[in-house]
Amino acid sequence: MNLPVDIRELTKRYGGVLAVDRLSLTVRPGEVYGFLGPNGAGKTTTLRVLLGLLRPTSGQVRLFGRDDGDRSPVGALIESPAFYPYLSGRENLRVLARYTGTGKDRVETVLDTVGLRERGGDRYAAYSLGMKQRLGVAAALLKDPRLLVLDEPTNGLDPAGMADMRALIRDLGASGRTVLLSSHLLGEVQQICDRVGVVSRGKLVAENTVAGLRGGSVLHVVADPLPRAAEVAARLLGADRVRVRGGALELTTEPEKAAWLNGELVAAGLGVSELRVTERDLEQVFFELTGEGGDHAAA
Ligand SMILES: Nc1ncnc2c1ncn2[C@@H]1O[C@H](COP(=O)(O)OP(=O)(O)OP(=O)(O)O)[C@@H](O)[C@H]1O
Repeated sequence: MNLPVDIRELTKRYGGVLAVDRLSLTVRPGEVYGFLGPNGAGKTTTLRVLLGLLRPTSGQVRLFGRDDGDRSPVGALIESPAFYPYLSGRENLRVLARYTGTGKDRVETVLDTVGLRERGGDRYAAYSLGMKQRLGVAAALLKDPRLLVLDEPTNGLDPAGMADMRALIRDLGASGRTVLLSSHLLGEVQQICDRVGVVSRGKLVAENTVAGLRGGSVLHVVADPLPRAAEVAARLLGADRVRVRGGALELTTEPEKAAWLNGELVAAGLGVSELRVTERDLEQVFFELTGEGGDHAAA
């Protein structure tokens, strides 16, 4: 299988700054892949290397099985694209189409895809930020790329603009195109991505489906005395599965073990006043992986 993206052991230094540290990730055909991490984690640097805009310090990038630097199957929106403010959206795309040798008919197709056909004749300067971003996606789609790379596509958008962009990305994914998008917004990627790679301080710290990342359920236990209950739980489950948070124990384990655990805690002389199964909060997973809180804005 020729993977759209296969990054191996990528390292990028800017002088003394290690921006990307032996990062490996793969994007599979037809999936929407979320490249998630806090600001400064190394996402843009990785995408710039992938697009051939930056030279890596070491490591390898293969696109569709090739490492010869051919970026023809790739369309990207990586920085605010430079459009002419006094031209309409349609005219801007026509300029780009001419410049890239793309047929004029593609302009109408991509305007349609991003939902700007009606407003295609309006001046770019009059567009909302969300429309400007969508025009950027339209520009990236002109060449009908097999892989679309979007760097923080919802950055700065209001909630309605974010929702439009999410719907657009979902549609693009559903139509069979492979999409790689970066974001620091956890809520955003969990809504639209098939798989997620989490990057922290230049390293990929997890790569999984959203459900896999969340990793099942958590048993929430209130028992007295709590430190003793934590000891007993650690003996039963292993210390790495026990956390004390907000006056309760959070135990990473299967829901079926609830009754057994209750029995063991009571048998150890503890007073158990609450025991319930909760879904693991992805926010918390992100925090554990990166040491930083995600942003709730898009959740
Ligand atoms: N041209 C540069 N020169 C020096 N350091 C840089 C340069 N570009 C990025 N960095 C540093 O590299 C690290 C990774 O930056 P990068 O922009 O790739 O992160 P990011 O995850 O995309 O974050 P953001 O979303 O804030 O852009 C940061 O510490 C940043 O300060």
